[in-house]
Amino acid sequence: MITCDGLVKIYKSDEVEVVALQGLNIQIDAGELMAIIGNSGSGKSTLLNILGGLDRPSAGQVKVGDWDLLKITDKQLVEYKRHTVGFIWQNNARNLVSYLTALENVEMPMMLSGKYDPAYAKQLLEWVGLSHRLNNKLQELSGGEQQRVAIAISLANRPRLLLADEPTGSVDSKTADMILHIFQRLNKELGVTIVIVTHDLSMAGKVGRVVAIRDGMTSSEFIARSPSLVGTNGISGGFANKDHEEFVVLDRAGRLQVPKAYLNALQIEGKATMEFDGEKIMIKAPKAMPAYGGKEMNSHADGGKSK
Ligand SMILES: Nc1ncnc2c1ncn2[C@@H]1O[C@H](COP(=O)(O)OP(=O)(O)OP(=O)(O)O)[C@@H](O)[C@H]1O
Repeated sequence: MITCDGLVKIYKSDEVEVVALQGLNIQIDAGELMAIIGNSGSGKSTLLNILGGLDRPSAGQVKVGDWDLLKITDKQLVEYKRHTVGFIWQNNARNLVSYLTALENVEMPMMLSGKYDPAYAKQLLEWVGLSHRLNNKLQELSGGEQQRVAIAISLANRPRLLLADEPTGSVDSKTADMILHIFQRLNKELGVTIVIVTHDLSMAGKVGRVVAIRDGMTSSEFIARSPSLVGTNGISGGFANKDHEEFVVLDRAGRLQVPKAYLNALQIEGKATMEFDGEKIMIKAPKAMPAYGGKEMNSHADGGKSK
């Protein structure tokens, strides 16, 4: 469904250039429910905004279904946003009109896109557990309920792709669990592909695949060992535990990101040596720097399994 290959985004303001994405690669299958994590400023929102057609890529490839988002015209972009993609933000005020009811809020985008379907609007609100709040004005709903209305709205135009930027950022953990449960149900029942950007590691731990972004590139991936346990009580706490296996991501040219902490620990800067012993690839500080001799860091070519 989604392919990003060498995706670059550069923000230019006055004389300053910020490289927010520097050759990012990611592949997301149709029907997947996955999460993207990363430190503040790593490029998560930039990626999501590009996938949502809210921002233009600078270079590289980015395809969503049949749409090529690098070459897409402004007119096609309107079409894309209207029919292919749905968006949920942490601050749902961007999606909602406070003086309209929950139902009217869901019906409005349907009217704007010429797909008015009041029965479907009701069904969406039922799916998010708000059938008893259809006729309440938005201002009468709690933050968590408003966020659930925002989820219903994001699906009003039957998008194939749902993008959620910190969807649980401003709700309590009980509501966060409920929202994740809604995503799981929508993903299963409607087959919508769902990409969640989150800081919430317990939420990330409940999806099958988590991709970590560092400095505008994908750095590692965490895959659930037992997909059947995902979303149940089988996974608790953070995702980087026994339930998920971590893989380092290599791009097509074989490049990978070595975590800064590892490089700092071995005081590697600029250059390193690399050896292959038939089983492992070892990256070491150069021998010409005796002060660092003896320590070694393994970068496994076998998917991260220690030997
Ligand atoms: N409109 C913009 N103009 C200039 N620089 C920007 C713009 N938007 C983002 N950036 C910069 O691009 C980089 C990536 O930002 P982005 O918002 O994608 O990070 P993020 O991982 O989503 O961070 P956070 O978790 O704090 O939301 C940052 O250095 C940010 O300052």
